[in-house]
Amino acid sequence: MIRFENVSKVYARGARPALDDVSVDVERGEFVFLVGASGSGKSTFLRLVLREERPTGGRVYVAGRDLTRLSSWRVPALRRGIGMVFQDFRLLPNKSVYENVAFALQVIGRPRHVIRTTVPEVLEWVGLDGKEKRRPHELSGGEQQRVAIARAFVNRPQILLADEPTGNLDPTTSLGIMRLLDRINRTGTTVVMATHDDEIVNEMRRRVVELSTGHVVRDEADAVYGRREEILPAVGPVAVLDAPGRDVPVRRITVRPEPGDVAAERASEEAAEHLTEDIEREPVSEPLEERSSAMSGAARATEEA
Ligand SMILES: Nc1ncnc2c1ncn2[C@@H]1O[C@H](COP(=O)(O)OP(=O)(O)OP(=O)(O)O)[C@@H](O)[C@H]1O
Repeated sequence: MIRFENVSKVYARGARPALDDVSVDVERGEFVFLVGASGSGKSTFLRLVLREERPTGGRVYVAGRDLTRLSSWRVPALRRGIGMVFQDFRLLPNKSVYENVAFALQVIGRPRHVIRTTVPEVLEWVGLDGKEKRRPHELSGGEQQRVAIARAFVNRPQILLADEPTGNLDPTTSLGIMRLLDRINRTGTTVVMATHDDEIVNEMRRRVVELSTGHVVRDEADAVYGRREEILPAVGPVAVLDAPGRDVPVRRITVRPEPGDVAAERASEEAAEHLTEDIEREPVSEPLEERSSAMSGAARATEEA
């Protein structure tokens, strides 16, 4: 769905590249977190997918189209297939919730009867039914982000790009937003989300592409926010190893044992085999339990469903 082939982006002559020889493939239907320090190139990556910027070197393909060769008049059609969500919501302040979402369909020429049926559907889907007439300032931050997501998704794009969508939200509200993005992903939409939110990344356990000064320094499936060797096994499914009968359903919990605690690491791996499929398919079904204190060994790294 998205392919970067040796992509570089230099904004100003002589400046350090914002992206430097980046090659990444995102498959249709994937959910990918883009992580990295401020200035590492995450937003540049997203802007290249939208053809808001052009690469200085290499090629960017979206849905099989080479964006470096795409004529300008085809760019609006490209963007119609991509929804975008931002940290600061970017809603139209003088329009109602309904009008904000309807506007996205009006500008691409959807007929009025389609708008009348589609907008209430999507607003209900994101949990905003009953709030259609409110203006953005009459909503909480989480609700405003739901409007922005409804607006980005109402046209059923193939790709949803999100730049720090939980950056202005508290942890509980962020989790609700992530559930929504997860549902959108389950409809088949490819999701790429730039974030600094380590809790969210650790809970979702999806692919993580880490950028550092414009380079991809990590590309890992089912990953956590930080590098594994630094926090191993910071997040993982953990079973009661000395319980009678190991095949109890186990929930995924967060553990932070001592660095290099090999026993806990082994416990985590072993427990993964006992996880029920349902639980594995439901990565954000409920807030995870934090166990930051004194988790030093396999025997104590326990949680039963
Ligand atoms: N329009 C621009 N003109 C010149 N330089 C830019 C421009 N946009 C970004 N840069 C530079 O490119 C580099 C990467 O910036 P980018 O915004 O992609 O990083 P980021 O990882 O998204 O950062 P943040 O997490 O702070 O949003 C930075 O050094 C930044 O200063």
